[in-house]
Amino acid sequence: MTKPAPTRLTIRRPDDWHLHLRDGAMLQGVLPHSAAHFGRAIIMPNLVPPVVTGAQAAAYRDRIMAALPEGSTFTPLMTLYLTEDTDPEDVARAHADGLVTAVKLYPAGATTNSASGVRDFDKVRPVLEKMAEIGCPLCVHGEVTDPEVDIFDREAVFIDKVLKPIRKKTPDLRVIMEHVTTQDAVDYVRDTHKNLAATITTHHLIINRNDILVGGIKPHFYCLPVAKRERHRIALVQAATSGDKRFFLGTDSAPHTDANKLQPCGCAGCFTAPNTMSCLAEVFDAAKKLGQLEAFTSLNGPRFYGLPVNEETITLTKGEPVAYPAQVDTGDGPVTVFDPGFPLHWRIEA
Ligand SMILES: NC(=O)N[C@@H](CC(=O)O)C(=O)O
Ligand SMILES: [Zn+2]
Ligand SMILES: [Zn+2]
Repeated sequence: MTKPAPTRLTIRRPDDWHLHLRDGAMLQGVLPHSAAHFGRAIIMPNLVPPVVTGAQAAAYRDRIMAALPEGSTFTPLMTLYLTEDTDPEDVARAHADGLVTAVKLYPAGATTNSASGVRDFDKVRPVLEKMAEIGCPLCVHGEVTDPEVDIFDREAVFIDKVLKPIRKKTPDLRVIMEHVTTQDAVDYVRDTHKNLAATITTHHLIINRNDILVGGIKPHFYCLPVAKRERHRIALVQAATSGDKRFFLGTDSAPHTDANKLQPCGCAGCFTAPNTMSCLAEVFDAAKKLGQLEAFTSLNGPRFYGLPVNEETITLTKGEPVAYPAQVDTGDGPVTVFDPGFPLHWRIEA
């Protein structure tokens, strides 16, 4: 006799290990959606201008705390945006003070607001060495920007051309490959036994490149790294649902106003904060791996970052399709919520 499928699941409160909250009116509009479900989040520093110094991170953290809904216990974990001018001592101080949890590496030009990122990776060697010494992890947007490299190959080429050399020169540096999208990245993480982990987004578990392009272009599915072939999506689902401690959730929820998404040169990013946990439960349920959801969303991340797991829990229940807003209104304009293309039956109890 087969056991009836579960319709109720209690897990430790999840964390989001890769989140864009932006600033100002956008921050105000989107933050409550992450704070409703998540205990902590790694806050991406790609503001304009970027969060480069400890002082800027402290000021940004204050703005986030001020925008939190009453009574929320959400904790932003701050990051610094690595530039060729970053001062290793400033990073060390901010990390020692507990102000900064990680440093983010953007190859210059790879993604939204990455113009101040790194061109010459040798220039950041002293910072990376200092980080290895003090145990401050590096989060990486893993795509090369070389115009000769096809956009669908940019992650795989980054692993060979940039990541492997960095990890060889600084083996003690703890690295998180952010938002992996390929079988290549999954294999690279699996073949490595120390100091390397990867975040996987909600949307990359759900969409492939056909979803972006077949039957008309879908700007709300356009994000970076761009979604790949179906075989890569399947590899991501296998990694996420495997229980392997090196893979954990980083939603990369990246709000842009519809005005900025829906134009001839639209912005990259999917806004998944409001329905991420329902989407993930659906994906894990379909894979018959609900039992691994907690590891992916709530256990593996803190373990890699060396932080305690959350003591609070959340309960998900399965029933009639969940209603979620098609758009979230912000003072900057409406932001469309990620539509997975199927009904979501798992709701998060209040
Ligand atoms: N993922 C995206 O498509 N966009 C992110 C940047 C990033 O995470 O690369 C953004 O800030 O909009
Ligand atoms: Zn990125
Ligand atoms: Zn991101």
